[in-house]
Amino acid sequence: MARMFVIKNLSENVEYFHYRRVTEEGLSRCSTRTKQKKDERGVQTSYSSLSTDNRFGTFLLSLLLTGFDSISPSKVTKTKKSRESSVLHKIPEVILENVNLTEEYNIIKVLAEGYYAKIFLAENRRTDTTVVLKAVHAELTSLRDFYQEYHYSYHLSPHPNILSTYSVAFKSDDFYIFAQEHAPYGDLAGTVKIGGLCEDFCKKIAFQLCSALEFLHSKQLVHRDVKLENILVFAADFSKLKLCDFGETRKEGTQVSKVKCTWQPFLPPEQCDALRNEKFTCRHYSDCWQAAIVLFVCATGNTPWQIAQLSSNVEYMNFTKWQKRRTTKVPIQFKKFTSRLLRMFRRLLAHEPDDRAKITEPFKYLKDSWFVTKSGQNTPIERKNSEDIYFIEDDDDDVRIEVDESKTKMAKMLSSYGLETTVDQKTMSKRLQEWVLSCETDYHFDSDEENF
Ligand SMILES: Nc1ncnc2c1ncn2[C@@H]1O[C@H](COP(=O)(O)OP(=O)(O)OP(=O)(O)O)[C@@H](O)[C@H]1O
Repeated sequence: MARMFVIKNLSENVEYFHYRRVTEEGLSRCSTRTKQKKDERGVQTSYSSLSTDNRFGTFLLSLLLTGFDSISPSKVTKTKKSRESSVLHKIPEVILENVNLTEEYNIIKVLAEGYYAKIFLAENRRTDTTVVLKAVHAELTSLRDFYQEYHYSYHLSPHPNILSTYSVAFKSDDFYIFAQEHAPYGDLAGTVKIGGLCEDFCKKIAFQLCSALEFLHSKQLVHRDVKLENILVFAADFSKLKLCDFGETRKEGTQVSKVKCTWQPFLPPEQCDALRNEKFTCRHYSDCWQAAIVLFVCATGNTPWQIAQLSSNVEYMNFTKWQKRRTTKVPIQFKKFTSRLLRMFRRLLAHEPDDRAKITEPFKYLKDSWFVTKSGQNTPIERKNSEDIYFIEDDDDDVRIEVDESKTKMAKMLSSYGLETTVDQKTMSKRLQEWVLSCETDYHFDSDEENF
C-alpha cells in the first residue's frame, strides 16, 4: 500500500515536471494538455502501481526519478539546458517486467505490422482504457534500442503535436511493448489522396508538423524518419496531427547510419549515396528535407522524384538546375505552386545541408497563397492587408511580389479606362527569341524571372 502511495506521488511530480517544461518552452495549450495527460496517465499509473512488487516497479521508479533531477533542490544550480539534457539525453538502464499480454489486455485488432514491430489496438482488462500497444520483436531489437525509443517518445509527449506515450512498458513473450494513445484516423499516408489535399489542409499539416520538429530540434534531437506514415491524424479536417515513431531519433551530432527500411524518395541527397552501415553525423537538416517532401506529397499526391541523386535522377537534376538558377523553367512537378511556395521548397530542399533552411521556414508562408489559381494567377491573396513580418524581408522574391502587385493594380486601373494591357505570351516569347538570335553576344540568362 505504501509503495502504491509513493508511485502515485511520483507520477504527480512527473506531471508537474512536464508542466514546467512545457511552460518553459512557452507552448500554448499546456495547461489543458497537462490535465488531459494526467487523466490518461492516471489510469495507466494505477495499472503500473498494481505491479510494484516486481522489477518493473524498480524500473518505473528509476524512470520517474530521472525526471526528478530537474526539480531536485540539490540541482537548482544547474542551468536549464544541462537539466534538460540530463533527463532527455540520458537513457537509463532498465529491466522490463514480464507480462502476459492477453491476460492484461484484450487485443481489439492489429493496426499495422512491419518487419520490426506490430501495432495493436487493445483494451486494458482492468481499467477498460483503450490504448495502442507498440510491440517490437525482441529478437530483432536490443533492449537498449527499445528503451531509447520509449524514453524519447515518453519525454517528448508534452508537445501537442507529438503522440502521447504512457508510463507503461513491459516484456511479453517475444516482444518489448509500450503503450500510446490511439489516433482514430490513422496516418497521413492513408488520408492523402491522388492529386493531394487542399491548400488549407496542407497549411495545417505544415504548421503542426514543423511545430513538433521545432520542439525536437530545440532539444538537440533529430527525428530522422519523417514520412507520412509517422504523422497520425486525430481530426478529419487535419486540425489535430501528431508526430510518432521515435525509433530512429538521435541526438544531434552523433554518428549514425542510414535508417533501415526507409522510403528512398524521402532520403536527403547527402544520405542517398551512403552505404548501408556507413557512418555519418546526424544533423537536423535531414528533418527539414523530409518535412519538405511530406508537404510536397500532401500538396500533390506524389513525391517530387524517386531519389535525390544528381547522377541518376532527371527530375532531381532539373530541380537543382532551376534551384541554382541555371534555368528559369520551373520543374513540371512544381508548377502547381505560387512563387512564394516555390521559394519555401527551394530553401528547404537545398542540395547542401548547410544551405538548407530551418524547420521554422514554412511558418513564413502560412498567410500566402500556395497553389496557383485556375486563371493562372500567382498572386498571394492575404498579402495586401497583412501586417506580419514575413513580408518585410530584404529578399529579391519579396521585392518581385511587390512589383507583381503594383502591376496588377496598374492593369486594373488602365482597364477601367478601357486600355487593354494583356500580353500574348506566345508573341512575346517569339519576339524575344528573335531578338536573342539577332544578338551576336552569347547572352546568359539570369534567373531573374517570373518564378523567382
Ligand atoms: N497510436 C497510433 N494510433 C493509430 N495508428 C498507429 C498508432 N501508432 C502507429 N500506428 C500505425 O502503425 C504504423 C506503424 O507505426 P510505427 O511507425 O510506430 O511503427 P514502426 O514499426 O516503427 O514503423 P516503421 O519502422 O515502418 O516506420 C503507423 O504508420 C500507423 O499507421
